[in-house]
Amino acid sequence: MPPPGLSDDLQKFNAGGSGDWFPVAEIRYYTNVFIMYEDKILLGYKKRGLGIHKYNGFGGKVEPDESTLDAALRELKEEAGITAPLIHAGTLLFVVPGQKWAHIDIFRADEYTGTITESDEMRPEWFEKTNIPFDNMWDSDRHWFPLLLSNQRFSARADFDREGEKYIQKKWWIGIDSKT
Ligand SMILES: Nc1nc2c([nH]c(=O)n2[C@H]2C[C@H](O)[C@@H](COP(=O)(O)OP(=O)(O)OP(=O)(O)O)O2)c(=O)[nH]1
Repeated sequence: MPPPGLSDDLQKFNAGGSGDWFPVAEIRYYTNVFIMYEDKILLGYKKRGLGIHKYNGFGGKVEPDESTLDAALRELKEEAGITAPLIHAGTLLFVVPGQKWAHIDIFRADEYTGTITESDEMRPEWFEKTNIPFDNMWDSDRHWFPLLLSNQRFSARADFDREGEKYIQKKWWIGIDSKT
């Protein structure tokens, strides 16, 4: 059975960790965008804020009165200087006790327009799809990336404990969206 927060009709892909799922909290919406080109994927090295010094897709908070897609396009432009025909790839519930749940809509694109440009927040860098820097990314990403790379829509939940500035993964569950 998928954990609270995910729909019931997911086909389990993988899961792990231990203990109970953290309690339900209010939800805040975020976006995350991955650009692929031939055998490469564009990641950003985060220079400030949540996830500093990790590689991630480009994204951030969805502002009030903005659609998730518009937010994803805005953040891609602000953080990497480009635009792209985005496809919804999956969702990730990022749960930390005592904080709002982050519902992250993840998008992908296989092409882009514009000139990739470093911003105050992100330093863009291409990686071979076979050499993704998982040791320097959010811990749960390695578990759903195979689905992102193989174009299978997914829903995931990852619970983290926070110790100071460190986030320690406690438990995760990843499912393939059977409606796609
Ligand atoms: N890949 C991945 N991304 C995550 C995880 N957790 C998490 O918050 N993110 C993403 C969602 C957002 O894209 C980003 C956090 O957004 P942010 O704090 O940079 O938001 P923002 O750009 O609006 O920030 P700001 O302008 O207010 O400083 O990190 C995770 O476990 N894996």
